[in-house]
Amino acid sequence: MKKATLPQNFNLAGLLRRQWPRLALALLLGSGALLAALALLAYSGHFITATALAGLAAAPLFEIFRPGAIIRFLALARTAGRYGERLVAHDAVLGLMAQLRGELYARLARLAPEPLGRWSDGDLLQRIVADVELLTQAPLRAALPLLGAVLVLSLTLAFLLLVDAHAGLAAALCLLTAAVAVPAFAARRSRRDGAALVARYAQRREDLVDVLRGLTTLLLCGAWPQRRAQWQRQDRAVIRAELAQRLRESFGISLVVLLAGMAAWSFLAVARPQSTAQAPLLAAAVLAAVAALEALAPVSGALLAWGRARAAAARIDALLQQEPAVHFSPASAPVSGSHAGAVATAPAHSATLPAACGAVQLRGVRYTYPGRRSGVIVPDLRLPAGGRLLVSGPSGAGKSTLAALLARLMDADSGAIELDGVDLRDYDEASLRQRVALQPQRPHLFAASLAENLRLADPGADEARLRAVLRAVALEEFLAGLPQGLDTPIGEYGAGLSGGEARRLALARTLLRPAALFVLDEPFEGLDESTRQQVAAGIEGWLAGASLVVISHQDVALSGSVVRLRLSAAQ
Ligand SMILES: Nc1ncnc2c1ncn2[C@@H]1O[C@H](COP(=O)(O)OP(=O)(O)OP(=O)(O)O)[C@@H](O)[C@H]1O
Repeated sequence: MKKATLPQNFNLAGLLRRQWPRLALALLLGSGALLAALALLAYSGHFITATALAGLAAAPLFEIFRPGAIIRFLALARTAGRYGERLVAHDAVLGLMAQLRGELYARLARLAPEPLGRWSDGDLLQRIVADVELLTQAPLRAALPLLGAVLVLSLTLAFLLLVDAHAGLAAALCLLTAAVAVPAFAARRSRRDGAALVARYAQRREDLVDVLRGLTTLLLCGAWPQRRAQWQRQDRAVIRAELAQRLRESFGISLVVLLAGMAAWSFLAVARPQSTAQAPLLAAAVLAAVAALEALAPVSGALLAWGRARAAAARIDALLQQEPAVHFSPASAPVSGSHAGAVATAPAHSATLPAACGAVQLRGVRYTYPGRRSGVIVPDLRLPAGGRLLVSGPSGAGKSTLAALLARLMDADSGAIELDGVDLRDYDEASLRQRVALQPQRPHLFAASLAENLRLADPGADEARLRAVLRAVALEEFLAGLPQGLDTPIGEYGAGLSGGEARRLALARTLLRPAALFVLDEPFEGLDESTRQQVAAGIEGWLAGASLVVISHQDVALSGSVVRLRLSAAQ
């Protein structure tokens, strides 16, 4: 089994390390742009002051070409650096996003159907889309601005102290307050506020998906006005929280602007130039203090972004901490089988096992859902290869649970289920999926054409095979009435089809699986008597030789020796 590459507890530092070469380059380019901006302003101040002094002294010769070239170079370097930084940083972030999402999908696939089913669609969507976005943008929105600010501040302070130690100290006091005290205020709240805002986003999306799914129900129940009002209240709360964060960020930026101005003034006030010749250097220092603003202003926002990214990371981590309901064996078990043509790529079977595929044995099987007191108990039974098992019982007796156990969507708490003499737990996933086909009680249809939905089960099926399987489930006439035939698009959940048609289309898809054991949960639900008999005969003809488990509330006439299993209410 391929080892998941995403660490169980990934952290932001770990995340940054993944893209470090590109992030380091982005930092280099971004810092270069900041330093060029700083040098541009400082050097311009130096140049203008020197020109003024030369004018006052009526100096006959004054070099303007070199300073002009330096100023042009700094202006270009600043633009190019900023452009390069954006390009490289966005590339790193998008790469990170693709990498993280890919790994996330791989991990999530292991969590279906449980425990993933316990999470709402809206919540999952928020974690996979928005939280991943918040998290992967942390390098761009938080790490790079913070590192750039540290670099620029250090160089500015060193320059100011070199020009004039006393004045440099006075300016440093203001700049350090701008760089440390103001962001510290933001940081103190960033974690708590970030977590609260991310939780609000999640709740809003969860409710949105829920409302969209249940809109018709809300309208029919007359509950839409209350739900809409609740939704609007929630939206307003999110906007208020966002506004509060923005205001704090703006307040932080205003303070930084004020403090940078104070740094410049205090430098000017304290500086004691030895001679007029020092004036250009002093002008450069004063403007450098002002220019440091460009690097310091984004610090508060970066810390808030860091807080949101941490909260998003914790939410993604909580999802990844979930344990899959089933761990598959990494190696293929020795499986027997020669069920004619049913398992196209069946591994060579052991001579000690029965010749045909699809024999099932249940021994002492019991399953209790987490949080439930009573469990499902399945009587022991043996179904020979190619046999028929008809499962019935009152609602809630555990029929669908048995179907899920047979397809190993979860493991029994006790007892064993064997397929062709091998415990289900000893099959690797591919082998098991190849041998057992399950039609769940509520099958999913995708927003795609009929053919695309069918070919999910058998990508190589040609049109004749698709038509044949639709004939087996009594959908031939329905197909003949569609101008676009197999290319007819259907909506999600089978929108555009009747309940019975959608169910039969999903059934046809299940029948296309090249399996040895077919477990069909309520395949006849919603069908009239004559269609039911037609579909039952179609299934039997299609699956000749394969083992068949049919869960049905209605009595169905199945040919051959039929094992009947009646489950009693969960205990
Ligand atoms: N995901 C779940 N989490 C917790 N309990 C569950 C879950 N799924 C089913 N149950 C419970 O397990 C019991 C058996 O459910 P199951 O769906 O297997 O019954 P069933 O016989 O198929 O019912 P029906 O004929 O109504 O479809 C029920 O009491 C049900 O409430």
